[in-house]
Amino acid sequence: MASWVDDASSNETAIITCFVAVFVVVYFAWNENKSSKANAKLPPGPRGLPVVGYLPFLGTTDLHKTFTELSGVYGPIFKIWLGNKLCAVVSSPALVKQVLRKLFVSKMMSNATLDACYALRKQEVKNTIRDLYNNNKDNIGSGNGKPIDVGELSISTLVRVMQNMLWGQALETREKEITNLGANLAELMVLLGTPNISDIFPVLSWLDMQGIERRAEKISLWFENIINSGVEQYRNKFSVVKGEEAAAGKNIERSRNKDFLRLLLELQENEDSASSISMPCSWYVKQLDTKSCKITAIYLREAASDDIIVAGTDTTTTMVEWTMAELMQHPQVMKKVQEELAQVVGMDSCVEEYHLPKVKYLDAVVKETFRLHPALPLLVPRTASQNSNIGGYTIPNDTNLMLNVWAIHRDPQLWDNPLDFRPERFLNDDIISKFNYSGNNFQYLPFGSGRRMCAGIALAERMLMLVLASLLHLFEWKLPPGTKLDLSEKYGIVMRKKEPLIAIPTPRLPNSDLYQ
Ligand code: HEM
Repeated sequence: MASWVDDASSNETAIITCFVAVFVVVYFAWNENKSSKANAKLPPGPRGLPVVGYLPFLGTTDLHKTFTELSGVYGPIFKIWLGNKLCAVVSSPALVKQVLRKLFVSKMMSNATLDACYALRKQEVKNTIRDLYNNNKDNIGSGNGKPIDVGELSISTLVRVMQNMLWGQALETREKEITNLGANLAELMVLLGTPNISDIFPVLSWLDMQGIERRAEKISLWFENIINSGVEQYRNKFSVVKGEEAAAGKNIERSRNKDFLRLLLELQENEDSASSISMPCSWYVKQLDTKSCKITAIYLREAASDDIIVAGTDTTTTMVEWTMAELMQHPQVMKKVQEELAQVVGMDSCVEEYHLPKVKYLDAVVKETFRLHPALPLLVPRTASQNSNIGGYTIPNDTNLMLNVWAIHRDPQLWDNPLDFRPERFLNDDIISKFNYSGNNFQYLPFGSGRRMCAGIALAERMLMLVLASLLHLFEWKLPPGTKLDLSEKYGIVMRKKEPLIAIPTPRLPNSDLYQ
């Protein structure tokens, strides 16, 4: 009997010892995981229990309310441990914007996504080529083609490309708004480039003396309005189209004409699958859904908001215009570009995106144009978030910082003959790896650098190269008789050519079918 009691108590002790041992191992493993993350500066948040973290305190319902209470204590971004999974909860529009911007870059600018909407880009470039050809076809051979404004041509192409890619099918029935889009964008750019007295004297900002904020607000509301109704239309259309495609047995994944909104809706649908948005993002998404925010509308506002369209079209247009102008100023370079295109694409084909990685000389021409004419000469102004010391001087908190990339790109200590247009400087293999668009080399920053760097580089590169290669492969370009090229600049957030580039295109390829 005694031995049975002894056995039982020693069994009990063994079980307790085992349990404690397992607990200690798990606790230390959990702590290890936590402390490796703790080295990074994590957001603040409530303490949880070992192993289970904050899970026991969350309850099963009204998670959004618990989170709202926690954000009252810990601020607009806080962390909680759910088991050993670290989660961050974001509840301020500015931070949500940051998260979604990251999502925009990682998901919408991925090669797979950009491949999926190639057909939409290609279609719009084809339409431009057709219009250009048809406008000039009566003059072919006469040497008296019609002059066109290269900037206007590229902005109308790029606005359509961007719209089509972002939310084209949502706006199919809204022709009038689409026509107004170009005019509203142009006005917005003028407003953004106008020096604003309110920025210089914030105390006067409530007066909005120049009316800039009122006008900008009106245009933003207009954008928001079409976008919101577009989303609703689209949601309905999306389910119908999907149903039809499924009935017709189409492989939806392979379709190459999906606009971004469609891809976003699919992403949202697949949220729980392997291909879904990574944990932190789907977490925010779930929170937003719980709060009955329309996540698609938020996504869309982010992905297709006026700032993305403005950021994407005006910059790319400006670069098409500058590159064409430099090429017309340097006919030998233009000739080499066209020879390269003839070799890579062939005189009986149109340019396709898969040709672009092979046109190295055109790539060097574009890089050299970026160097001499960076689209945003002062990048996006930064504000110092704390007192700092830069170059031995004190820069007080809240100072506006302007980074003069234009000057760096023309600095004679950094570049040989910096004012010469010499694409060859970007052809050397060492140089190619040294100067890319990643923002890691502070000598060359056409897309900026750091947290605020361009969110659309991957798309920008594809669109710019496709438009330029198509215009240059399909047409010869010359100035109207008696005119001179002027390369002076007009300062603005985006720095355009002062005088529009007016040029005459003449079809270059023998097969007229390629222009239709
Ligand atoms: C040739 C075309 C383009 C050029 C040269 C360009 C250049 C730039 C530059 C210099 C900045 C500021 C970066 C900084 O201050 O560090 C910027 C910001 C931005 N770009 Fe682009 N960009 C182009 C096309 C695009 C496209 C196609 C999109 C979107 C589809 C886009 C979206 C943005 C956005 C959203 C920002 C603001 C990022 C932020 O403030 O967080 N850009 N771009």
